[in-house]
Amino acid sequence: MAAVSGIEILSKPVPYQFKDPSLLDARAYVGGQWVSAKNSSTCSVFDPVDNQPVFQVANLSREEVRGAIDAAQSAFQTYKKFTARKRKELLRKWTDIIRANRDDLAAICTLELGKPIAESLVTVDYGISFLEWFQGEVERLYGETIPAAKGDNRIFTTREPQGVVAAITPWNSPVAMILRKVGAAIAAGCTVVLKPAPETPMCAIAIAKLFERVGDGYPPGTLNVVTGDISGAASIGAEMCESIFVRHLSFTGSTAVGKFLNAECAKTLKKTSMELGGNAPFIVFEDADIQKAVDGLIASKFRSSGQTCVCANRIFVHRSIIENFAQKLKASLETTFIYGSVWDSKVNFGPLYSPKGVTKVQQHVEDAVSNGAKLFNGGFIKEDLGPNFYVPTILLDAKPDTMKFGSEETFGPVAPLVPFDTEEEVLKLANTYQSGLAAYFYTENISRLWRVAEALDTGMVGVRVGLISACEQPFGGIKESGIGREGSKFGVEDYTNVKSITVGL
Ligand SMILES: NC(=O)c1ccc[n+]([C@@H]2O[C@H](COP(=O)([O-])OP(=O)(O)OC[C@H]3O[C@@H](n4cnc5c(N)ncnc54)[C@H](O)[C@@H]3O)[C@@H](O)[C@H]2O)c1
Ligand SMILES: O=CCCC(=O)O
Repeated sequence: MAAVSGIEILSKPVPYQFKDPSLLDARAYVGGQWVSAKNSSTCSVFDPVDNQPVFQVANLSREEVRGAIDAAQSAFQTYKKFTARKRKELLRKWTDIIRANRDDLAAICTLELGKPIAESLVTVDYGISFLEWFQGEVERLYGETIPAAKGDNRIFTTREPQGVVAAITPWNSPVAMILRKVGAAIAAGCTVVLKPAPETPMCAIAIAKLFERVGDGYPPGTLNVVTGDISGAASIGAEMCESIFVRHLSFTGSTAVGKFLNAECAKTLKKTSMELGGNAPFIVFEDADIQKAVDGLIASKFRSSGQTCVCANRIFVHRSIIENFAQKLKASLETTFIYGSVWDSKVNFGPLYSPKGVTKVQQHVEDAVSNGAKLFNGGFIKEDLGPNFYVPTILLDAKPDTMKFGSEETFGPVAPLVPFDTEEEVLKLANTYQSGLAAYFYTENISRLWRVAEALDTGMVGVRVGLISACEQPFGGIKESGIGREGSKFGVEDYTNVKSITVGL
């Protein structure tokens, strides 16, 4: 039975008093009902601080996912008729309810992702900012009038919601990635079946609980959350890709899975949105303000312990300043981060999400060192804080062409510094790989600023900033980093079809 603290429904005590323990629910949300798996199967959620199981959620079968899609399709028949004003009002209610439960939602994020509580609050607020932005966009889904070549015709366009959206999200940002996607789809008038990452289903469930509290406004089945274990992802995905009711698959995750799902969706010709992996170059030119660049790199590289798709991964520093840059970076790292319990509000650096994340980081560091890079600081796990607590690390003499980090995201707090000599050389290096999500650079030269911003082959560029993410900014990649844009005005448009209506006079 749930206790006031929420502790009794978790498998171990946590140092946080939930204001509303009912947000911790083990069931999935289908057709407006809270459901367990029919065969009672469950799967564990692990605390990244100690790798211990902390909660169980329903492990749904493919047939149960089909039921959720049917519920979303049925809800769509009603919801698609709602006016934009009504959708906006409902969205506002949902936003207000989430805001009122911000602390508990952040605590759940800390519990299942190991994010320090202060960082979890920032990510919840970031998620809420999308819902606020979409409230404004709902009523701006304008159509156009088009001059017809045939004099007695008139042509108009309208934007219509696409239908059922299947949303698949990753573990690394379990509130914001969901609200950025699901909020936009619902704003546009679509209904949603959400499959959160098996590592972090608890935030998704809590978000659905808060959605339910909007009351009768939303038809049952407008938002569905289907949970399952890691091995069940493929069958949930197969149902989503093959269903003729799902008209749009919106995926955030790795490039490999995104490519696979995109190919599967081609069979029923669904629209897809693909927010995939990055391998961001971060360039510091010889004319940069070095301390500013160091601060920007810390923000970009070490946010979420290096576990975001837009984290800098390949750090190019002009040879003439690289030594100075490395010293300043090391000194700043020593004073920027406060380590300790993730429940302490002063702490601002947390563990990696799982042993799998640690293994990848260790492999990248070992590979770089065995191929000639030098460990300048870090390179170890802070065992007193837990098995996944990999400390901020700097590598010198790194070479992207021969070391793993060059072609794969490290997804951890490792900064490999690569020296370069000319602008032409560094642009070639930055644009070499197939990823094209974000890039960053620092210069004080105005013509170089425009030249390099235009030459970088990515969907997003940060110039003299290390943090680019914002609800109003079109977020997305090119090449193998994705298709489509989230957030901004494009984020909502993405879930609509343009219909043209030709009227004869
Ligand atoms: N571009 C962006 O906006 C963005 C944002 C966050 C994360 N990412 C990327 O996500 C990756 C990290 O997340 P991850 O490790 O969870 O990625 P992942 O691709 O392994 O998993 C993402 C989601 O896909 C699901 N999944 C896996 N195989 C599936 C299948 N066959 N069918 C259906 N669903 C399946 C997972 O269960 C999870 O929910 C990184 O590459 C990161 O760069 C991109
Ligand atoms: O990793 C995911 C993206 C986080 C962000 O929106 O900055």
